[in-house]
Amino acid sequence: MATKQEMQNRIIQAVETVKKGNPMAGSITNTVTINFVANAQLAVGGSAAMVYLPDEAEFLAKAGGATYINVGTLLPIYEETLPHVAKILHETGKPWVLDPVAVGIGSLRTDLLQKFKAFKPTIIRGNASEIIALAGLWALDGGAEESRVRGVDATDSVHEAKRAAIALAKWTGGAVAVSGETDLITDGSIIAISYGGSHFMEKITGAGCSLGGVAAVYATVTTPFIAALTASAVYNVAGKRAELKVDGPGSFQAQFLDELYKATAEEIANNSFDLEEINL
Ligand SMILES: Nc1ncnc2c1ncn2[C@@H]1O[C@H](COP(=O)(O)OP(=O)(O)O)[C@@H](O)[C@H]1O
Ligand SMILES: Cc1ncsc1CCOP(=O)(O)O
Ligand SMILES: [Mg+2]
Repeated sequence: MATKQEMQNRIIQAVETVKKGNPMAGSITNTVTINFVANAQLAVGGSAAMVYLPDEAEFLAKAGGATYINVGTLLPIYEETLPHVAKILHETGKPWVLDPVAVGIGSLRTDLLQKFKAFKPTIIRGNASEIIALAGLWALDGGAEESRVRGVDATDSVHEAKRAAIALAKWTGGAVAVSGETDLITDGSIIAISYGGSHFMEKITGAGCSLGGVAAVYATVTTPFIAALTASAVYNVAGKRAELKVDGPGSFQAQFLDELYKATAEEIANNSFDLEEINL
């Protein structure tokens, strides 16, 4: 296992490479938080582009360093767009991040998320209930047959999603990031627990979606595990700092983007995290 110091060095390298290179990660994401996702990607130094149509998604998948797919608000065209682009990403070996928002609601969402199993998302990012439900849908260890997803919010703790996260990471060969009061990131052999953030992150919409978009930006320059860990760390740094300066969710959202922008590579690498080796 890499030492903590080695991981911190790789986080620094990833953050600096993104700030210098302005890499593009295209998104097919929900209509609720699409603007916030793009702003967060820009704040950390990436470049954003959002599309809906199959040919445009194919273009971005090929042109960008990574792609973000979020199933939050499905449109009929996604029945065509999403499997088409996920297949291309898988076949070309391009990194992609899946946010299985509200897994369990509706037949199209279930069908699309089922199809993604074969296309092995490089990073899966979701809250605890979504991670447990996706593992259940994919018939993997730690998954629940009956989804406890309630809309887009979690009803399970991050710790309860640990087995599901490990099983998903082992299946994809990539990384899984479970968000909550603390975040759990795993590649199936190591677990990192990342601390920080703010209770205000539960009071704005898009904290989770934009975290996925930012993970895609980092995935353009580093491994899935380091990309997911770096994204969680910058969110935890920015959330903690923004909370100190505001007194409500509206101003928190704006301050949070400022803190994402201001966080230095060293500050992100030094955000508190624990490491655990998985012995299964
Ligand atoms: N109570 C909390 N305290 C600190 N950080 C939080 C809290 N709730 C969520 N976060 C942070 O907000 C971001 C989004 O997580 P979460 O709210 O779990 O996702 P989602 O919006 O998909 O449900 C993550 O960076 C997570 O660490
Ligand atoms: C409220 C809502 N409804 C469908 S998608 C969406 C956004 C969810 O965003 P997040 O999971 O980041 O809070
Ligand atoms: Mg979410």
